[in-house]
Order: sequence, then structure tokens, then C-alpha cells
Amino acid sequence: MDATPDAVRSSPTGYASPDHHGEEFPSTPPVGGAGKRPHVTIRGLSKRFGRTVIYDDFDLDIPRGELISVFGPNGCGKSTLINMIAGLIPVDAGRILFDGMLLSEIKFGYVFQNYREALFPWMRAFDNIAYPLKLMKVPAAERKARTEALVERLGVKIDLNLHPYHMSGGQQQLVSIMRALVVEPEILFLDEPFSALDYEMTLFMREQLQKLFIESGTTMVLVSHDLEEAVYLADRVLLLSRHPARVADFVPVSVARPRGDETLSDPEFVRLKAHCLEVFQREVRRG
Ligand SMILES: Nc1ncnc2c1ncn2[C@@H]1O[C@H](COP(=O)(O)OP(=O)(O)OP(=O)(O)O)[C@@H](O)[C@H]1O
Repeated sequence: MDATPDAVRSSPTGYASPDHHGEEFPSTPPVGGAGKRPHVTIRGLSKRFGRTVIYDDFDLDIPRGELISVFGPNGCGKSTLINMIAGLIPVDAGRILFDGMLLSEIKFGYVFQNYREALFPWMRAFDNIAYPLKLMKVPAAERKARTEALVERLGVKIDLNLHPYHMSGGQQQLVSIMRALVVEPEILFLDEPFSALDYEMTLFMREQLQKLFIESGTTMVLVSHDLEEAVYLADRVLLLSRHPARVADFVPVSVARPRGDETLSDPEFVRLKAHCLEVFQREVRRG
């Protein structure tokens, strides 16, 4: 993966049928979404690596303005799913539309697990955050103003004059997330964004991400390996089966935000987590 700030990157390569712009989907029953107008509509998605079929005729609706956690057995295809939606890897067949539009027509962000390779070490944190605006040829004064406005709105309290190598892992990942948000993406993809952080930083970053989500209202799709984290952060947990992956369950998490330490012992949270664990274990046993 290169270090291009992905918030401004879009790719037409994720489409087997790029001529579907604006086409209404057939009335396939949506998976998930609970009747809300979907933000992302996936139909007939297929993907294989060699002889291994990861997705076969996979359908999914992702609701707008929600944080979706993707969870499932190791190697089931979680990263492959968000990478296909984000156009980082091509699909073999199927259609992915964003409110009827192609990925190339929308602004999106992608936050990688490895923040060390994602940030430019020679740039101050502030300039890293502003960089996607430079790529978009936004004038310097406006870049500064928009970056300052974002920092202000999110209430981030770190010294953005520092270079990444003078920051903690969590701070660097926070800078990566802000860089993805600076272009005001319609959707943000996060692939295990905290897995390279120590536990203290992970807890800090969960709170930061929740805050950013509440503040921005951006649709977010997060791959997580930690069930508690997946449920804690989500409006819905997408539970995948072993590959070829299907939706084992798409569980709404209606626990009020902002969530905090007390959420972890909230009976509804505990019940939902137990339910997700049961579905997960059933899928693991199926293997
Ligand atoms: N570029 C590739 N070439 C060949 N096989 C691949 C490639 N990318 C992924 N795979 C395989 O496809 C399957 C799904 O991979 P993916 O990384 O999407 O799973 P995941 O659920 O995110 O995995 P994990 O839980 O280990 O993070 C795995 O078996 C993986 O080995």
C-alpha cells in the first residue's frame, strides 16, 4: 500500500460493470439497513483469490451516517470487503454504488492499520492533515483555514506542529484519521486502525474515533479483530461467515452515545456482545 493520502483517491477499478451509474437496482431484498435509505448498495459481489472463493454473489446495504463494524473469523474476507468497496482491489463481478453513484464520483477516506507508513515523516502533523487539500489544488490560505476549522471542531488537543516521529502511535493514528476527514468524505473506511497500538492508546483512540464520528456524522466502516471494540463503537455489527463470506448477522447496537466505561457493563451492551459472540462461534465451528 502506498502512502498517498487516500481521502482524495478514487478508483474506477472496483467495478466489473462501470456502466451502471444511476441505474436502479433490481428489488433484491436488502441485507441490513432496517428500512433506511442505504448509503452503499452492494449487489452480486464476487471475488476469488486463485481457487479460493472469498465472495460469491454477495449483497449488502450499508446505511448512511452509521458506524458499521465488520467482524468475523480469521481470513473470512473483512479487509477484502472494505478494500473492494474502497476500490483498492478490483471485484470479479458485482456492483457497488454510493447513493447511486460510482466511487470515482464521491469523496472517501481510508485509514490504514500501519500509520507509520501512512504519514509523511518530513511534514509536520498539521501539513500531513492538510495534504489531501493540496492534492485537490485548494489554495494555501483555504487549506490552512479548513484544517484549523477541522481541528477546532474535533477539539483535538495535540501539538500539530510536531513531526510524526515526535508523536506517540495513537497521536499519529489520530493525525491519519484527521487527514482522511479533512476533505469531508462521505464515507470513511478503517482497517483495524488500532491494532498496532498498545492497550492504553487503543482505549484513547476508541474515544477519539467515537467523538469524531459523533461530530462528523460520516458513514464509517471499520474492520476490527476485537469483539468488544466492534460492538462498543458500532451502530451495527456486520458478522461475516467463513468464506465464501455471507452475512451471518447484521446486529443493530442501539446503546446510547456517547458510550464510556459504564457502557461495558450496560445489560443491553452485554447482551448484544454475547449474541455476536454466539454467532461468531457458530461460524467458526462451521469451518
Ligand atoms: N492478494 C491476495 N492474494 C491471495 N490471497 C489473498 C489476498 N488477499 C487476501 N487473500 C486471502 O483471502 C482471504 C481473505 O483475506 P482478508 O484479508 O480479506 O481476510 P480478513 O477477514 O480481513 O483476515 P484477518 O482476520 O486475518 O485480518 C484470506 O484467506 C487471505 O489469505
